[in-house]
Amino acid sequence: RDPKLNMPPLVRYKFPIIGHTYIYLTNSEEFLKQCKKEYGEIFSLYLWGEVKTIVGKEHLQEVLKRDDSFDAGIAFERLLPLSVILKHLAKFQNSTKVLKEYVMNKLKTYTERMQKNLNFATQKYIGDCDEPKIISNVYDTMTKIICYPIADIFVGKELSQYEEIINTFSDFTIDAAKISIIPPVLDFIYPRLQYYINCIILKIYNPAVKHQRILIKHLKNQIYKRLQEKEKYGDSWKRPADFLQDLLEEESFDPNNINYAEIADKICLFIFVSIHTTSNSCTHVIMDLTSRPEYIQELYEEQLEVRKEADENGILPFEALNKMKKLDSFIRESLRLSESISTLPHVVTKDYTFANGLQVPKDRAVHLYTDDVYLDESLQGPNPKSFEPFRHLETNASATKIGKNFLLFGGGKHACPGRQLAINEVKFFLHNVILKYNLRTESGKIEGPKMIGPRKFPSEAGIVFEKRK
Ligand code: HEM
Repeated sequence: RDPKLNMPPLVRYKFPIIGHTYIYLTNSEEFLKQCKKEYGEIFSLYLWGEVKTIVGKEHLQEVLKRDDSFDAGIAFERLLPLSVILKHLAKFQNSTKVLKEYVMNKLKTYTERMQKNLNFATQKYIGDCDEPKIISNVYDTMTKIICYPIADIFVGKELSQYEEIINTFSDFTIDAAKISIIPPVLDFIYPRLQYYINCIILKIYNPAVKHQRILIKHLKNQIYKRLQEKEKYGDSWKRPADFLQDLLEEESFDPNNINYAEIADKICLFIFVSIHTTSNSCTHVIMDLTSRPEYIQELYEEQLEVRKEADENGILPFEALNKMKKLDSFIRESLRLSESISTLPHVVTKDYTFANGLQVPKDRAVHLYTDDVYLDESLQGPNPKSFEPFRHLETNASATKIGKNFLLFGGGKHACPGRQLAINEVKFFLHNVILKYNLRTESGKIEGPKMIGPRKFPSEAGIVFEKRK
């Protein structure tokens, strides 16, 4: 303990070495509530052999906004050594700028392809359902469906037709993150020992490497083909509109010295940040929707109205997304209540003094106490714990709106730059699903998220899909 700093109080614990780890893993909801009551806005716990600080609603925006003192990337790297998995990425410092410029600013132009891909994949993985069809572990199906539009946007129409490419998009994140499933038990022996061992393991065996190889193989053919066609057809060549083509048109791109591994790693990074997050969120929403059939009729009527804007192929214009107001509010509510109890760790990069005078030292991991935000009446409105799907209609807060009462996409300068893409996908997907199927849970009960420690995961319970008559 640094005697010069006015550190947050360390919550009392009974068992040396284990500290608070066991109770945090088994009853984080009640435990954190009690800690906050007894110790105040910011307190520290002894978890996995290390002191970590939990920051309540009063100060967590400081963590998100003061990026000169808090870094989410370093904290993430300690959980999963992405720099070892994607080792050609050292020079990709401008990934957010690139994403905004190449993808987010062009979302409108991707509207039609996004819907065509989602509708195609929904048909492929869910189908007509003339007879009731039960799908368990919807997350797996959702991941496949979400991959189609994202693969199309990132590597183009032609490559996204390959089953192998779709499998890479759907499996890369799970394979890359496999190592982080190991609980960091070695940290009880020495701080961050687990991280160093994981780095060594990944250098010897990296389960994601097969996906990088698949991408490189296809990228070689595709880039060769594009360069050839461009040369052959000149100005009359129809330029493919996708992220890959934008990369090939960068000033620094040298057709005589192509670094395929680097291009593959850039794509893998975006697969990593986009597929699991979007599929996970979409699964939470569809589980909530299916669990609460009493709201489906109202949402169905809204989507029927929205459908009037579709063209002869059933494709909606970009602007139709703004008309899905009730669906948007439902999504926000579902995502609000599916966030983990505490989340978004950041590492302190230089000693920091919070507005209340408490100080955290450099290198300390701080976690945001999310539940403190989501269960607060002044931030969420009455009955913050209850699922009220249309509560956000009154406040006019869309599902992508970040702020003091919604942390899913982080905040400040580093707030998720891909959130509009993710929510658009969820909305277009659900528009189609609500119009196409009757939905119910197999159990007939509400299937809420599954808790593992302080984290919430979508339920694996079955959903019954049946064609609307
Ligand atoms: C529902 C889906 C998604 C969720 C819940 C999500 C959540 C997050 C969160 C919590 C952060 C960290 C924010 C912070 O540090 O304050 C983040 C960052 C990021 N996300 Fe997302 N995200 C989602 C979808 C996407 C998609 C679809 C993309 C890209 C296509 C994307 C790209 C990124 C990038 C590049 C960053 C790093 C930003 C930076 O460090 O400046 N995300 N996301």
